Amino acid sequence: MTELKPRRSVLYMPGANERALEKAKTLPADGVVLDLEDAVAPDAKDAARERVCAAAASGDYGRREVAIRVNGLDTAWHDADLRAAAQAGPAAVVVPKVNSARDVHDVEKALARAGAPDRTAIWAMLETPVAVLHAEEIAAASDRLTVLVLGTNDLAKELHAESVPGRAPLLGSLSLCLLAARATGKVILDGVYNDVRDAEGFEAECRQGRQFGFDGKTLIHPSQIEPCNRIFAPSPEEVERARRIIEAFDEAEAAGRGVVTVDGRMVENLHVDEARRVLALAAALEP
Ligand SMILES: CC(C)(COP(=O)(O)OP(=O)(O)OC[C@H]1O[C@@H](n2cnc3c(N)ncnc32)[C@H](O)[C@@H]1OP(=O)(O)O)[C@@H](O)C(=O)NCCC(=O)NCCSC(=O)C[C@H](O)C(=O)O
Ligand SMILES: [Mg+2]
Repeated sequence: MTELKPRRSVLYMPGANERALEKAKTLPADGVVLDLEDAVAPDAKDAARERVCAAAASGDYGRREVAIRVNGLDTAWHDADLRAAAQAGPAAVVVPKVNSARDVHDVEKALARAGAPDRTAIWAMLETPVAVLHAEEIAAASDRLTVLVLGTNDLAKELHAESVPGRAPLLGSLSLCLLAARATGKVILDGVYNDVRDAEGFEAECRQGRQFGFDGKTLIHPSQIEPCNRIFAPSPEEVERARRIIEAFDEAEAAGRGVVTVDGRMVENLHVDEARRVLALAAALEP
């Protein structure tokens, strides 16, 4: 069975917020993104960089995957952020507003120059119209790039799109990014839900993201972690059905048949692959 790294819930926190960095050590998120970009005011960038890199290097986040979001390639802080992140050696450097394969190559070279350990991956944020239109080229640019992250706030802003339940104005972009991720074998995370008090709207958006095929969702508040983990994990019923699909197909194959029905539905090899993926994810989520 393939080993899968769970990335159901990935929580951002402002790098300047010491309390949030500390609290994240106890939260049940699969991953955390210590942010140096939009959530940090220009005057606080240098202090936040120091704090975030110390936190990432501390080893205090247990099983949670720790990533650092650096400032964009065209900003005055980008180079210093990348150098410091390379030394801290987080699981990933999250690069906002990536627009081309060349951007990815530039980050890759800068990380190598700064002596980043091999374990530090690149996560590219897709959050501009240009990025969406070049999503496949970006995703395929480097083996070091392992995860695509949607930046739906920036994308909506650039598109002049309204924020509406169901996200109709963004669906085309979400689909293109998913196609790029699946075509290149990368993980893909959905964007954030801004209304931290709207639990119902948040759950609906998580379900929509899961139905689309996202591996998980980026979050902004601790209250969003539990529902997100639940919705992006296989349910006990899905695990049970996956087991039955594999069993039924094994029996059918042994009897020389390549197709069978489970609960009245046709099951072929491709459904077995999906059942195996469900079991691998469930296994990865076991404590
Ligand atoms: C959204 C918030 C500003 C809300 O803050 P606040 O009202 O202070 O929250 P609470 O009082 O409800 O907080 C309760 C406790 O939880 C801790 N907390 C809150 N948020 C976080 C967090 N993100 N990580 C860890 N801990 C958190 C508080 O410290 C309280 O703890 P305690 O004192 O023990 O009770 C705030 O939630 C926030 O800042 N969220 C993150 C914002 C952020 O990082 N934004 C940037 C990333 S999103 C983005 O950029 C999207 C993308 O680029 C795009 O384009 O879409
Ligand atoms: Mg953004």
